[in-house]
Parts: sequence; structure tokens; C-alpha cells
Amino acid sequence: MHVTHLSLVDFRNYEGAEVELGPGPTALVGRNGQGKTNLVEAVGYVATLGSHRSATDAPLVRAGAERAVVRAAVDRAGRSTLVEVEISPGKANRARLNRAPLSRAREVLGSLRTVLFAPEDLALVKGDPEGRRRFMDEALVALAPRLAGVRSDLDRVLKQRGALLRQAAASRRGGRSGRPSRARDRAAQAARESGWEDAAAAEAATLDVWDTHLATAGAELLAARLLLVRRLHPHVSRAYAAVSGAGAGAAAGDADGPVRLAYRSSLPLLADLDLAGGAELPPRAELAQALLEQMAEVRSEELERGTSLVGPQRDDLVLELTGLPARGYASHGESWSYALALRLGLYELLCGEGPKDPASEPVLVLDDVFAELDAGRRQRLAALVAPAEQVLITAAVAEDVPPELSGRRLQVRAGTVEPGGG
Ligand SMILES: Nc1ncnc2c1ncn2[C@@H]1O[C@H](COP(=O)(O)OP(=O)(O)OP(=O)(O)O)[C@@H](O)[C@H]1O
Repeated sequence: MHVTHLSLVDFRNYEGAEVELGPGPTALVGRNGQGKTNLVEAVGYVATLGSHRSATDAPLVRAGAERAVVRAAVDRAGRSTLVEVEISPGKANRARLNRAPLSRAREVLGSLRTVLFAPEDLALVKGDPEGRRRFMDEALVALAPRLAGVRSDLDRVLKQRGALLRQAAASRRGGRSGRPSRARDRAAQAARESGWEDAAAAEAATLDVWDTHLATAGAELLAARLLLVRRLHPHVSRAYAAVSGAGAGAAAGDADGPVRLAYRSSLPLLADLDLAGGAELPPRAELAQALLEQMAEVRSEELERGTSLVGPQRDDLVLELTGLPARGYASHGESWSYALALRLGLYELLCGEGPKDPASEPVLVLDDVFAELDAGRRQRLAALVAPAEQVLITAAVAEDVPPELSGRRLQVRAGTVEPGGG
């Protein structure tokens, strides 16, 4: 698939912009701070309903404006779809598909698929688990948009369960210190209203209900993540070899290189699961049961600390390189190759098995990447991405764009986009 037209209203530094795009490589060139990343961020937003560099929506709306609108016309093997998203910070986004309003914005997910690589992705390798969990969950939604619903169910359960645990922890602290506690009063009140003899029994019963919800949504997400890691591993391994120019086995294109993906979970059941080796996955019911058992095991600690200690929100995607964790051990160049390999591996996975299908092939976005790479990696990456259905590249100077990707050029200057750019 590819974007044929992008239209922005009050998005970042764009008051209004109409940008013609086409298949093949397009380079967006312009000095620092002109709006190149903003443009590809808008493309990514239509695809994922999120930004690769802002956790909240407020910075996406032009200063002084109330809402932003991004429209993308998407060509999928000759069939065109118009996807529109209105971003109003503090309110639910609204979306339309071919001008028909959708009841929930997340119904647009899947209409446009992108894989975006930006310098921030170095944090996938060097940073905290949260970024890697986000990587897995965004990948899952790109593969199966209905998982966005599972993800948001889980968030809702964790929020409610967390509030209950915090209340319980505060109540215990209040009890120990002898100070009056409003949380404890509320729990006692709730207990009386629900006919329970004492607040502790009511608290335990309510927690049991949330444990079941957490186990159900958690097991579904966990099962999807495990399958994702198993499927992603050979693609990432090959992409790493191709980008870094590493090893003989890797050069042959097999999955037996220095890269190994693993999944770290709080569940003992998953401790020795060799996903990179193609291990069989436990069925979802078994995962749900394991989550329930683990929650029972740590319940007193959860009540003490006031937080959920079990579930996919605590897990991590482990990135190993030659048997060592990449985080903390990999060199800067190796970390770059690994981060790129994760995105390129995901791109290959999204393209599907067998011959490439242009209708499902995602749009590839490389934001400010080439200036950061050494000559070898730059050349290898350019050769790898050149055949993609559509590649959007941002660069401060035209010389940073490798000749293999010298397709269409757009000049970005202070929130305007025009053909040209050297
Ligand atoms: N909500 C907003 N309202 C108005 N201007 C904004 C908003 N958010 C960002 N900007 C402006 O957009 C510009 C940054 O644009 P962008 O990140 O796209 O730069 P760039 O062209 O990719 O530059 P670089 O080459 O440095 O990465 C900054 O000047 C910033 O002040």
C-alpha cells in the first residue's frame, strides 16, 4: 500500500498543507526544525493513532489551535481509501473512513500500515522495558487490529485493579499508624452496603473479580506476544545480518546469527521457553490459569505495595546479541543495527510469507536515519529498503539520502512542502 495524498490542518507547525506522494522512495529535505518529522509523524498517527515521539496528543495540535486533522488517501492495489483522524486533546479522537464517521477512532486501524524507524528507536535496545512492550503491542495491532481492543481492556482492568490495591495499601498503612483513613472508611462502607461482615472479606472478593479479568485479558495479550516474538525472531535475525554485514551464517540468510529474541515474564511457566528455537506455545487457558496462580501467590505483597505485580505490563522483550543482553553490552553501532533490525524484521513480517503482496506491504518511514549511520550500514540499508512499495525518508541535506533512494524530492520549509529539495 502507499499514501497518495496527505492533508494536514493545524498539525504541529502546519496550519494547512496538501502533500502529493507516490509509490517508491520520497525524500523530505529541509533544514532543522522545519517540519520534516512532523509530516511523517502525521502519517504514523493515521496508521497507529499514536505518535512515535509524544506520549500525549496535546503537542500534536498547532499551538493556539483546538484540534488537528490529518487525512491520508491510501492506495491499496489500485483501490483508494480516505482515512481521516481528528485529534482533540483531552477528548476522544474522531475518525472517518471514506467520509463515513466511525463509532470509535480505533476502527481505522489497519486502513494504513506503517513501519517507522527514527533515532528514538535506539531506546528500544538501550532503554527501559516499557518501550519494548510498546513495540510488541504496536506490532500486534498492526498485524491484527482487533488486539487494540484487548490492549485497552487490559489497561482498564489494570487501572481499576491498581486503584483498589492502592486503596487497600493506604488502608493498611492507616490501620498500622492508627491514623484515620478515608480509603478504609470507604472500604468498610462498601462492605456494609454489599452485606459483607468485614471490609477485608469484601476487598478479597472484589480483588478476585479483578484477578479474573486481568487473567483473561492478560492471557490473550500474552499469547499474542509470545507468538509474535517467535514469528519475529527469524526476520529480525536476517535483518540484523543484512544491516550489520555480520557473520557467514547470517550472510547465507538463515536465522542462526548472533541475534536472539526472548520473552521475559513473571510467570514461572514461561521461564525456559525457547521462542527463538521455535518452542511450542502454552494454550491461552493455561496462561490464564498461570496468571491467576501467580496473582494468588503475590497477593499479600500486592496489597502491601498497592500495585499489580503480575501480568504483561511487567514483562519485557529480551534482545540478546552473541549470548549477552544487548542492553548494557552492545556497542553503539551494534545497538543501531539491532534497533533497525527490529523495525525491518517487523516490516518483513507484516509483508507476509511468500511473494510480496503490494496491498498489505506497509509504508516504510525512515526519519533522520542516514545521517547517523556509517557508510557501510547506510549503503546496506539503502539497498534493503529501495524495493519497498513506498519509503518516506527525512533528511536535513539532500546528500544524506543515498543515491539508490533518489526518487521524488520534497522541500520542507517552515511548515510548507514543495517539490524540489536538491
Ligand atoms: N504543536 C506545535 N505547534 C507549533 N509548532 C510546533 C508544534 N510542535 C512542534 N512545532 C515546531 O515544529 C518544529 C519541529 O519540526 P520537526 O520536528 O518536524 O523538525 P524537522 O524538520 O524534522 O527537524 P530536524 O531535522 O531537526 O529533525 C519546531 O520548530 C517546533 O517548534
